[in-house]
Amino acid sequence: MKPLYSVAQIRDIETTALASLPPGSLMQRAGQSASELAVKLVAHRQSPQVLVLAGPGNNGGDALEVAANLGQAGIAVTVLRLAGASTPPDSARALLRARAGGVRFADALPADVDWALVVDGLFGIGLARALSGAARALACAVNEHDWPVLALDVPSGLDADTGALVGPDGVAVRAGHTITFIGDKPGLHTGQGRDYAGAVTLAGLGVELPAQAPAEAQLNEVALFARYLHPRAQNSHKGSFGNVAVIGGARGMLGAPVLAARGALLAGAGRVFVATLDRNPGLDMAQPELMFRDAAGYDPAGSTLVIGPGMGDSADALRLLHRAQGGAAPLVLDADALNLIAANPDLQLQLAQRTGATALTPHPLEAARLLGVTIAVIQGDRMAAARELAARLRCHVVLKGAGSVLARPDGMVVINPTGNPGLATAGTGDVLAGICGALLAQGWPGWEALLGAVWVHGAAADRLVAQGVGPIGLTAGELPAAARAVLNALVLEIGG
Ligand SMILES: NC(=O)C1=CN([C@@H]2O[C@H](COP(=O)(O)OP(=O)(O)OC[C@H]3O[C@@H](n4cnc5c(N)ncnc54)[C@H](OP(=O)(O)O)[C@@H]3O)[C@@H](O)[C@H]2O)[C@@H](O)CC1
Ligand SMILES: Nc1ncnc2c1ncn2[C@@H]1O[C@H](COP(=O)(O)OP(=O)(O)O)[C@@H](O)[C@H]1O
Ligand SMILES: [K+]
Repeated sequence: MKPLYSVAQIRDIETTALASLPPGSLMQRAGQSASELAVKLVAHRQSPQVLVLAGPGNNGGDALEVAANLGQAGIAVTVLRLAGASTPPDSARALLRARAGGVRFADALPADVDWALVVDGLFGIGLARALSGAARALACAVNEHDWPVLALDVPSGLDADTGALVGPDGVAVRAGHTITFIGDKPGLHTGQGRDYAGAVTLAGLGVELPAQAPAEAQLNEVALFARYLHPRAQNSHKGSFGNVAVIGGARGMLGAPVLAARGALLAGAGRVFVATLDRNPGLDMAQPELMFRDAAGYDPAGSTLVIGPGMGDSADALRLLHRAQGGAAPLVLDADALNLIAANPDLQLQLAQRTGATALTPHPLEAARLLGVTIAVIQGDRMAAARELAARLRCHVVLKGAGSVLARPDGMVVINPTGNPGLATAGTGDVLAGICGALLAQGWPGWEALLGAVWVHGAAADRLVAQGVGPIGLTAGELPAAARAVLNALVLEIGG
């Protein structure tokens, strides 16, 4: 398990740990781990010069420990310190250490130095308000250059709980690496956190994490759905892997259900149907395995349903959605289905009373409509939004976008680490809905199907980027084959 802890939880854990340790020892361990990483990050440079930004609190103390260690190692270190009204005791000790050896202190950002590394120790989990004044100016100055940045605990200015920048018009230090202490934090993995934290390293500092208290959330990983990655029995047939029916495709929007259907087919569904609201095209020449039907008279009995891609908001769409929600078949609700649900309290009620597996796959705008708030509110706390939707509608939810957030009605939250901005192009969400439908059709339970689909979909995009297909110009149509490769590799690795 890769747990993610809220700031409040980290504070509790820290308090317990500090009580049984000599003063300053956690800060020294933080400084030790961070300086080891810093040394690695500058190892390729000759005579590297390192700038250490030290804030007024204990995050600044960590930074001063790093400065002292690097100075001792013979690396040229300059500290720029933003002192507060008072200095906490551990940080005061670290300041004495840094002053005692080999570290230069500057009053302002030295001009014309090409820093091999900037260590950001302005603010960590104690950030209380938006960066302003000197801290804001420093963050902006660092972000304007392409110096490598190592953030201590949390990039300064980022909310470790939510992954949003703190304050209206907020600014944060943009780091390539973040070394985070004691426990990993959700804000480093979703929303703006992914861009600002960069690669995250966890330094536990030898602190025991509470086995009994559940973490706020966890990162998605293969272990969470591995038990459903079976090798196929020799004696299987197409009926063994379920049917998926994709319902959607109003006028001009036929591509959306076709992309979902291709996603479902290549993620292993035995048979895939596309029931269209607009004229039935009869055939997808590029994927002739798909079977087309008219949505109006179509009976999807026996199929897992993916409903919504390109469906529009017509009376027919509403009727089809109502019928789908009324049945017991596993259901993936995407795109226009979500907009119809947002606009119809009856559908919300019906949804909350369903017993079959139900996955909701909103992007932030769809989530905003469903909750009756703005996108800014959703993105301001993505975990809270996903949790609220799952609880209200009693469904499994994935709030999509960088660091997709999955939530269950019981409050469990998982953040997905796979995927990249190559996915920020039309139709990739349709493919995700199709993959999810395929896993459900193959008998995966609702929650694991959503975890698996989101992980595989992101990993497919990562695989394409590694092959040079994207992020620029990656297309949704390329994802199904890549998802197929990822799934088969996983089955070989785990199930085989
Ligand atoms: N305790 C330990 O042993 C360990 C702690 N650890 C480390 O400590 C970090 C937490 O330390 P922390 O609690 O001191 O908070 P920190 O992030 O330094 O910020 C608070 C200071 O900033 C100030 N301030 C806040 N916002 C501001 C703003 N916008 N603009 C200006 N000022 C602002 C605030 O002042 P005030 O709000 O009172 O004005 C206060 O002075 C944690 O992330 C980890 O790195 C690790 O070493 C493990 C061991
Ligand atoms: N920057 C990003 N990083 C990672 N994943 C992303 C990013 N942007 C979009 N995605 C993913 O791409 C998909 C887009 O879905 P959606 O917005 O519904 O698109 P569409 O409706 O065009 O199919 C989602 O799975 C989302 O999580
Ligand atoms: K920091």
